[in-house]
Amino acid sequence: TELSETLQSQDVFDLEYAADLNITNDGSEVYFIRHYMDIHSDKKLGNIWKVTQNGELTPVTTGKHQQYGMALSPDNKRLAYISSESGNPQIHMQWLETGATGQMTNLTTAPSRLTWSADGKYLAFQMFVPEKATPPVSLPGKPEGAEWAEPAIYIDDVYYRFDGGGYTKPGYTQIFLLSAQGGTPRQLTFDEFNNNGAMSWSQDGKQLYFSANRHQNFRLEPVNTDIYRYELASGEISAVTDRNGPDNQPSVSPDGRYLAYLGYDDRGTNYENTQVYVRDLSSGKTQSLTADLDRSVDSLHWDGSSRGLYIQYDDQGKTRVAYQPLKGKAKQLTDKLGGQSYGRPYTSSEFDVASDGTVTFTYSAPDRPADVGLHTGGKDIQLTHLNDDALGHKTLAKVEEFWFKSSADGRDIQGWIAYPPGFDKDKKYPMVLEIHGGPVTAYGPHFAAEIQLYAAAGYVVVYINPRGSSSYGEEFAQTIHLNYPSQDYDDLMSAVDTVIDKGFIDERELFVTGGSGGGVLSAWIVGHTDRFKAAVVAKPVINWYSFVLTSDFYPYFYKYWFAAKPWEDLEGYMQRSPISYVGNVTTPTMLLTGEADYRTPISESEQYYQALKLQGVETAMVRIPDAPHGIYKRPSNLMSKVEYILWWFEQYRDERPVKN
Ligand SMILES: CC(=O)N[C@@H](C)C(=O)N[C@@H](C)C(=O)O
Repeated sequence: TELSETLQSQDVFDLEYAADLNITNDGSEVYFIRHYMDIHSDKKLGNIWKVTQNGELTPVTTGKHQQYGMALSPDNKRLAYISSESGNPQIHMQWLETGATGQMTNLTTAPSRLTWSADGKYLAFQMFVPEKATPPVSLPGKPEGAEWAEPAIYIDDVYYRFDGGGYTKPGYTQIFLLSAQGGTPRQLTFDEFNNNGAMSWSQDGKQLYFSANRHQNFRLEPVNTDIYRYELASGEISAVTDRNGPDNQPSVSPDGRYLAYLGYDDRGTNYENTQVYVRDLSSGKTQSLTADLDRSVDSLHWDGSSRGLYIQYDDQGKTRVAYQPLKGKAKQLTDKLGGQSYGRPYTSSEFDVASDGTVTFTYSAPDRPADVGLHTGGKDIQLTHLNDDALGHKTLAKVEEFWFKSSADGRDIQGWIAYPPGFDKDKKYPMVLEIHGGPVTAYGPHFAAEIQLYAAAGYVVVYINPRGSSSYGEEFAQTIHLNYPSQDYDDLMSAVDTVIDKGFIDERELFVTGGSGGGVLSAWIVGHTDRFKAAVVAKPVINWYSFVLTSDFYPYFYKYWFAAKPWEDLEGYMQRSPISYVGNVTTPTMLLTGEADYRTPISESEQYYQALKLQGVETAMVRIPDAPHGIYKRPSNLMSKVEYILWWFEQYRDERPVKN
């Protein structure tokens, strides 16, 4: 990469970030995957590294591979992980005292969720078991050696393609058991359900708890997972929870008395707070520990004494870890988590806890992707500086929080401004409004290559969490239930007005972009105002009717985002669809979507492109071959996205910026 003062799009190949954090019982060392971008394969790869409390870094594995799914054994002497170094994903093990490494399996499909038994003798894992596909029709008359077209594909499952995974094959995910000494894995489950949720062993190793959706109608009840108990001796499976709503992430306490898990009662809305439940395994008595916390808990880890849990949740764009005792009030530990969503500034992070309460977490800063952090003795310490070599000599955008009132109803809304390097408040700058998707997700003060690159190109970048975002509680997220888009539009316009009022924006130079739900809102914006000079609508939903009938997760979308099926409420669907307002659009608007996006299929973008053409509005369409919804996942696709967006905006600038 060419040396430069500001971030350039090709610098995304130099980014690294930490994931899969595993802390040793005594808190002295953290094993993690050090992800890097391989410029030849244009893919994210990663090896295992170790960092000590003093920040000393050593490699544990090496090679041009993607290693992931790491699990440190309970005695901390072995590290199990998944790697494709032999050609396809297999379970590997490293004996940490000697450095000896071995491939433990020869599986035919990819393993996942490696879970140690408490005595370290077994690993439970999951794997997809394909079923034989027998097409109902086979063509007669094909002569020996003839080269006919590929056979027709017959589909009859509800879920026939998944974004990022492609077209599905028939079969189910099953649970397996592998001796920690290696050998042949034993299949534990065989039924026609996807036994694919998190797992946790009972302390005596006689039972394995797992979450799954094992309801007969599971395909059309997509969030109704429960916790199940598998008896190793008999193979019997029994339900531990049984309510309408998700129950996930079972975790048996170190003393074996309790089962903690996450879940909520499904009330059919777009959002409910996910709570932490603890069940006394002998009495069956279950209580929520976080009924009063108006936030969604994303993950949990037991305290070594079984007296409470460390919990992670998003709060006002940041991610916190708190200690929640079984009785009493939670204690806040740190709010510095984040940094794993390096394309756009979504909250995205993880943590782990040692027996002595030392917490490791992905350390977030607006100018760096995730590092390894430690919370100990009441302090946060940044243990790694994975990107100082690539970014340390660059001037990056400073990111500043601001709050403002929405013109819709005076509601307080949070946002951030990313200032271009060398910013001078006495000058006037063009503005990019960048809008997040979800819609129930949250942006925050986290590193984002896209935001940084727009700022490096000279734009003041504004991003906010409009109503409907997560991390502000249930009421805020539910304001858009059956009501999206709506006043979130006013929130966005009020953000633009607030930043203009600060005096450093050239009001004639306003640009807007956003992806997915942010694509919905940017298309909504150009249908409702002409104040923006140009727009890029990325991977949008343009027509809710067609989206619900083409998106991969359609049994969820029609049920939780609408009051009825499309044909039962045509008016409601169309009233909320950006396509209905295309007749108002005058803003030059480019579409940008991955051709393999099965979440918001490219047919949504095509509709808008063709409609804009019919309207005579300046438009263009950028199609990213093979890219799924997560366009940023291949570094060159992230580069294409940013370069095309900047190029489109530059066509409409009065004063073209000088490229450095
Ligand atoms: C739930 C979901 O997949 N929503 C998409 C329409 C979406 O908005 N995704 C966001 C998170 C994105 O930025 O891709």
